[in-house]
Amino acid sequence: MSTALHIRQLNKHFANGKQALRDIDLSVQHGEMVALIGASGSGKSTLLRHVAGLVVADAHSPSLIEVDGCCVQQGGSIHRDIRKVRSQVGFVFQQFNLVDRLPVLMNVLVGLLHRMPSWRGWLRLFRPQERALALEALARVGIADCHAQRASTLSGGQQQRAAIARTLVQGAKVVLADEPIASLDPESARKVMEILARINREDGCTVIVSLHQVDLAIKYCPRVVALHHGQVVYDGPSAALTPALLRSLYGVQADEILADAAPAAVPAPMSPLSPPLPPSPITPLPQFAPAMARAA
Ligand SMILES: Nc1ncnc2c1ncn2[C@@H]1O[C@H](COP(=O)(O)OP(=O)(O)OP(=O)(O)O)[C@@H](O)[C@H]1O
Repeated sequence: MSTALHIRQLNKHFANGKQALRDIDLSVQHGEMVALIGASGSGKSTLLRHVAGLVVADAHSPSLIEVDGCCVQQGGSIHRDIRKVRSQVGFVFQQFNLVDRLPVLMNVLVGLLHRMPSWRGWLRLFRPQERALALEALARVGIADCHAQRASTLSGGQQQRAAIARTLVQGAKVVLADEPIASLDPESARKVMEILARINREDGCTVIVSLHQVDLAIKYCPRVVALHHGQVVYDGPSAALTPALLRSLYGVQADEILADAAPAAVPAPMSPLSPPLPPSPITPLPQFAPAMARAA
């Protein structure tokens, strides 16, 4: 396996002084499906947005983010060839990011804009084979029959599936999904997670998905990275997550999360494309040390 994502010494302070990310070191190999978990405000979205080059790290820092060996940002500056890297990275947002008034097919075709002359994009002059590609992507996510509808007329789950079809058409090697199921009902959430797992399995896409639902993280993602106050406090097999670690991560919410993630309710993790990586040699914060020791 080769490295899909490499993050070194990532720190982020926002203008208000809030430190959202602390000394993040992380590597993800091609073909992995990784869940990013942690309480609200732990830094999951901020981390994913840095990887997509939507947010810059602290200026003049030794930080580095590379996707597939290409620099996204270094030392707090976006790399000048970021367009090339962005075409490799699909971003699935919690709120879908579709253009409501445009037909679903057109929203999916947006995934092709990066590799066609801008005048064709402006005029929405897509070739028959490009439309066929978008229709095929919609068929793969199970909503080909909705292709002519305005995006605003789809359910939340269907909109999210259209957003995933857009990343398929884009040809993204790495898919970053930021709480893609947060606003969906359980059945729609399950379908979206199944689709993410399928593009990971069948297309070899590397998927990094932030989730509040620990049970789904365990079910679909062989590897989990847990954040706490902007720091990586666990990086290892999802099967080795412990109640103690979840209690440390989620505090009073932990009991609810543990009920959802109770072993009896959680099917065995899907077999990964490749075996999960051994836990990274990170130093746990003192309060996480017992849980980390058990996971190792
Ligand atoms: N633009 C910003 N300016 C100032 N602080 C910010 C900004 N964006 C995020 N933060 C802060 O950074 C921290 C991490 O936020 P982030 O959205 O990454 O967390 P999260 O784990 O994704 O949370 P959630 O699960 O609720 O989406 C939070 O304390 C948040 O308030």
